Amino acid sequence: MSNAGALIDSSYVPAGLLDSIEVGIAVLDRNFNVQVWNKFLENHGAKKAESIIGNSLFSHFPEIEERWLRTKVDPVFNLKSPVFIIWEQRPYLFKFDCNRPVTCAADFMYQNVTMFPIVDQNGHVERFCMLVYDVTEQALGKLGMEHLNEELKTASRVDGLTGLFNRRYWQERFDEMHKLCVRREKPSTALMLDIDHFKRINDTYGHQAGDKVIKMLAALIKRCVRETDLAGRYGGEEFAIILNDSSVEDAKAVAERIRQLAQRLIVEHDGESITFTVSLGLAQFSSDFKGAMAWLECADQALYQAKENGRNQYRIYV
Ligand SMILES: Nc1nc2c(ncn2[C@@H]2O[C@H](COP(=O)(O)OP(=O)(O)OP(=O)(O)O)[C@@H](O)[C@H]2O)c(=O)[nH]1
Repeated sequence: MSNAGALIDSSYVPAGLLDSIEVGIAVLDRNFNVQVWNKFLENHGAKKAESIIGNSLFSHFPEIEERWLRTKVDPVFNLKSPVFIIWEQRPYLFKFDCNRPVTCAADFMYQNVTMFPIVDQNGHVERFCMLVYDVTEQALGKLGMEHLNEELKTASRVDGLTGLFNRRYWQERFDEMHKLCVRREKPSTALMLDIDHFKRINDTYGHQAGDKVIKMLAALIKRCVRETDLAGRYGGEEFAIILNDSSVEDAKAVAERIRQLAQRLIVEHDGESITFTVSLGLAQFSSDFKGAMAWLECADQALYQAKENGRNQYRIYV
């Protein structure tokens, strides 16, 4: 632990320096009574130094949690070591407005705060100095970058037309789910779904109408599955869903609901009312399957049977 104490007295520091520097500088005693309060703090706190000096910091700034700050400052007195508060931990100590209200996107000033002991001639610490740095630009830059990264991550996982997971990400998640299924008691069921005679829809009404059908069907699927299920656009007009913790009996109800709702759905496009049907294949997880893809292929086989059998129905892999 470093003894980074300082032998300073505000009377040694030229007043011009304290007041022209773009950093908040305060000196406080053990009871958090303010002894020095520079112009930066005066301006941003919108309080005159005269009204603050001699008073408890907490009486002027109710946003500061007294117990927390006292505990935080303990090492300054007990170990004579500096203490830091960074904006990532706590965005601010003082709820000051943002410096540039017109151009600044933040509601308040992000701050880094350093507190270090002032060691007197006898080697005792009865006071400490607090430095408050405005790090709003730095914080907004970092937060903006994080937000952008988050958006890019989402965009790379999601299919643009439907908002469902794209095939690549769905496959990744499916592999993870498959591994969990191997170790779990509860069964899960894979469901493959394909729009019937979709080529005809495209040929009759055009590709844009086809896209609209895909989009509306995806929205319908989202409404029929749980948040814990894994729904993705697997191919052009093909969807793959893992119904988590659902036996094939439970999955039958979901498949039938999707089938019926799809049959009743009317997609309006360019004055035309488009109706369509879907076929579905179900396969409950079995430890006999050799890997995740083998499981999905079974659902796909059931889907093929549904198509063979006349479409607009679900079939179960047995
Ligand atoms: N509009 C649109 N069409 C797509 C998209 N992706 C694939 N398709 C079309 O979907 C059609 C799929 O046709 P097929 O695989 O022959 O199957 P189908 O006509 O649905 O017939 P069945 O599956 O046997 O009932 C093809 O014409 C593709 O061009 C897409 O994103 N948008």
